[in-house]
Amino acid sequence: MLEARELACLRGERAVFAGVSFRVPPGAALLLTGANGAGKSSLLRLLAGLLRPAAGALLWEGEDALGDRVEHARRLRYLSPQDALKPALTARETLAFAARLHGAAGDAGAALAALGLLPLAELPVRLFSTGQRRRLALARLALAPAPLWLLDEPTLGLDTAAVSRLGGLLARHREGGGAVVAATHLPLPLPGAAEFRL
Ligand SMILES: Nc1ncnc2c1ncn2[C@@H]1O[C@H](COP(=O)(O)OP(=O)(O)OP(=O)(O)O)[C@@H](O)[C@H]1O
Repeated sequence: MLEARELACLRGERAVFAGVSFRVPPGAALLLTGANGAGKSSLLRLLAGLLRPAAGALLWEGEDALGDRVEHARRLRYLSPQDALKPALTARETLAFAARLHGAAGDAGAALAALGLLPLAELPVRLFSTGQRRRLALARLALAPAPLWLLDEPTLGLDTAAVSRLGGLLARHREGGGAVVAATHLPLPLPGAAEFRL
């Protein structure tokens, strides 16, 4: 269970938001919506432990989540708006690298298949289209389980088939008790998700 209590965020000494409170139980999904610049990406970075809250608390299972950042990082996967991919690596090498980073064996083939990328497995990422890059960034989610997924605009650039594959991945994650917080301007395949408007 993730709980935000009265979170506030400053960026460049400017208050972006304050008084943000919500709970995300296991298996649940929360959509962060709001105008450009409202602070959706900033809130996700804060939930990921990459940005310090100016006020408030972030709790995991009732305990301070940010006291031990390494432990917090272990329990989550963060998909940033930049895909954070190395151009020289192939898709398969990218996933093998990510699996080692998560300290898990991870099945690169299954993760590639989950996003329909098996035909591109041996291709270097520098040759990927925008949507293919996004699919590969998302395939990392399928490598090893983590209870909390933080997704910044996960469907940006995806075609309808890839959105549907992502829907399957999200559903399996939630069925296993995983939670999702996603920032978006687009409809996401997250049935029953709650919405928090910034
Ligand atoms: N590194 C930074 N330094 C200073 N201000 C920043 C920084 N990053 C973001 N901001 C500011 O923080 C505010 C919130 O930005 P953020 O990217 O969180 O918004 P967003 O809701 O995700 O927007 P969008 O819908 O356009 O993606 C904006 O006013 C932005 O200019």
